[in-house]
Amino acid sequence: MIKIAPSILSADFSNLAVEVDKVSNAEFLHIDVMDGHFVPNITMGPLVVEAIQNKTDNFLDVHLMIEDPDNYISDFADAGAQLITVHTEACPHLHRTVQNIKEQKVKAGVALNPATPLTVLENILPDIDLVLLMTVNPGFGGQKFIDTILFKIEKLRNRIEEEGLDIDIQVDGGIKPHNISKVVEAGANVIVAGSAVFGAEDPGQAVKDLKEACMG
Ligand SMILES: O=C(CO)[C@H](O)[C@H](O)COP(=O)(O)O
Ligand SMILES: [Fe+2]
Repeated sequence: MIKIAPSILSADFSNLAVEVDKVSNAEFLHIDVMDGHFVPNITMGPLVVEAIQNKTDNFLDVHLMIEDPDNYISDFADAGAQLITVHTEACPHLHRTVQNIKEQKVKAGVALNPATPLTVLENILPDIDLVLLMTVNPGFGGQKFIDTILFKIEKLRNRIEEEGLDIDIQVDGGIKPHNISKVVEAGANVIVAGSAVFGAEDPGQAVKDLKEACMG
């Protein structure tokens, strides 16, 4: 089953409770945390997760684009995160970081920037619940989808199947109704969409449109 993860990065921050309610027909809610170091932008922290966690029944998916994520994992888990995804590029001790996430009894995800090869997953794949393949360089919403990542998605899906693992492949960045079927066909099953959802006049309808467009 394909799961849609609207990213609140493109929502109206002055009206967040109303905005998240509009996408209750999606499965996930994607929260982009940026620190101005790992990526050039600064967004939100655990306080925002805590503020919205009782305003939605969507699965709370926290994408940490920060340096030293270990320092904040328990804060995000306590705030209500159900999945915490860290960037491999920010984690010199990735195995330890994944164990830290799991100790908090939340799902563990690992994100890869577009230029990061799948080989970094070699010794961590069986320990994680989700791989996030970035389809833009992280830092901003509304960027253009990098379509050379399609082959990377396909390669990872084959590898997961070959090893008989149960791991979600999430894609993030530039996903719209016109390209969602390509990422789904390549093997992604959790689809982040920010501007395509919250940039639309009716975000709930935009979620429906994305689901319909998955069929190709
Ligand atoms: O992690 C992100 C950026 O770093 C965002 O989740 C992503 O860009 C979503 O926005 P859009 O769908 O508008 O590209
Ligand atoms: Fe994201």
